[in-house]
Amino acid sequence: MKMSMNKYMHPRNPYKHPPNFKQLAIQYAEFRTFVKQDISGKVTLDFKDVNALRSLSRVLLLKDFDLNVEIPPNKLIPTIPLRLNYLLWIEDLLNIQKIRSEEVWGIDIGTGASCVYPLIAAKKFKWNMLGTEIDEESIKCARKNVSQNLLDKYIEVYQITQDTLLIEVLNNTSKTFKFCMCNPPFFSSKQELHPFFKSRRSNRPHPKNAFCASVGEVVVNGGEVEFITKLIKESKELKYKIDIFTTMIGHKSSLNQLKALLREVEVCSFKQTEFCQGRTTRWGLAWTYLDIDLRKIPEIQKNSKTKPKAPLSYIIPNSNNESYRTENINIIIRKILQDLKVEIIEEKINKGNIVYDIKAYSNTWSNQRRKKREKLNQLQHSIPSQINGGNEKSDDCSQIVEHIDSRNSSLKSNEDVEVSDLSSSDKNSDLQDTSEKLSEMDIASNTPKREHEDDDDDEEYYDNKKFKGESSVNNNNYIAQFFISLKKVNVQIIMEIFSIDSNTNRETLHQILQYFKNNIK
Ligand SMILES: C[S@@+](CC[C@H](N)C(=O)[O-])C[C@H]1O[C@@H](n2cnc3c(N)ncnc32)[C@H](O)[C@@H]1O
Repeated sequence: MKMSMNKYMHPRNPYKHPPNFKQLAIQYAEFRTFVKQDISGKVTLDFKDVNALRSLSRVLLLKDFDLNVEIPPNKLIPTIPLRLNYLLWIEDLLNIQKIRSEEVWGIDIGTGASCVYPLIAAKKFKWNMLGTEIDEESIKCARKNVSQNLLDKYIEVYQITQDTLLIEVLNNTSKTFKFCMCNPPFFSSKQELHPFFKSRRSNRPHPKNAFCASVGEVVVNGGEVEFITKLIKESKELKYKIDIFTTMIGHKSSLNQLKALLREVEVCSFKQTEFCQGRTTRWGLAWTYLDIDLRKIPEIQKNSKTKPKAPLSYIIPNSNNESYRTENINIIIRKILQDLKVEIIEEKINKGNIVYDIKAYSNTWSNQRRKKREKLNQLQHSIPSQINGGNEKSDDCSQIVEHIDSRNSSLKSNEDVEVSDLSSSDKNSDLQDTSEKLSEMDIASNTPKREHEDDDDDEEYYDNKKFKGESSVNNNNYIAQFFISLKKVNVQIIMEIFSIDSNTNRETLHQILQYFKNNIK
């Protein structure tokens, strides 16, 4: 079997090109014992064999990072490509702040026996790391791994004795940290680890990899939601002691709950991402209380290999033959663009076709109904005093109240849809295979790509929020860049909206198009 990699890995992840097992077997005797060669010469590894998986992780660390790492039996076997996805994302977080690596101190919460994140972080990125751990056996092994790789100058391992994730360690150090990271225990009970746990989707393939962790490492009371909730709550207390807090998340269903908590504790900005390897997907969540706009972190999956998507198109309805002309529709489009407060970078007219190159700096298109309702509510409250001043306002007032009522009823049904959508997506993600998540070594390819459905909700959090040095129009802080074209095809005028910018997601384009549909009259 081949180790599966895929194109959704971090663009700088060296394991986008799968390791060559034959070469590894030639180079490392300890790995050779686990591979088989068929008559065609093809070399394969048995992913159900824990010892084979352990050996693979060890030799990848040796070959690619010059790290000699002991991974004790019955302890989590770290999958190196997935670990790199997370570390490279942290590097992206640091890059947006232009921090030099020698200035970096990071914390790895629950570093495990292998101490894998600090070891790679120190060796590859030259960061200083503080690994924390509660398990005594793991601490011993982690310390041994640090010293046998001569990395004591870069890495400290701290034994957590109290029921905290960060507070204890920060109370005992004068250091300041650029980030913290965490691969938390994902599960709330031992039963969840069973491959036939009831949440397993019936058509999901059987796990192809061996189980390679101890229960204590991956199970915690309340599962990852409780663990990360604690981390978020502690972060609220610690605030500026760590520039950027991050965690990995194992179940997609945990994301919304945790993001809701981030909003509640009023972080300055936050960002989610996906870490993919084969069929295994994890999520990353980062947040900060500092004046840093984490939305600027480049999307991991949207690399240059992503094919541009077809434009979204809309046939402008012809309600009045007389004025159904591109020039007239263009006037309406321009007016709508003005209302949206976007920047028109360029407007080109070519053979009667019009193309706009546009940048948007805030989300002015979504939740129009809510925004209108709020405006109308404000109006409604100011109206009685106006009525006192003159009878002519009373008619307007009754119209406004009617308007609010009808808006309210349509809004309610819309919100219901959103709620049920959310719960169904949660259901889907709950149906993930637990054992596979643990093994993390995957052999299938082509993880179906999902769009970042949740990002647009996140945008709302930033309504009217300004970051340091940011004016209302700042070329680097746009949230969407797209083109709108208007063309006549036979008797129809067609509006198209498309983007070639990797940070502009498809859902945003859908929302903008919907805004046009609602406003082209
Ligand atoms: C899923 S393992 C991750 C190990 C390693 N970081 C990796 O990615 O391979 C979670 C680790 O967190 C540790 N842990 C649990 N609660 C902790 C706490 N309060 N503070 C520090 N470590 C903790 C567990 O002992 C376990 O080693």
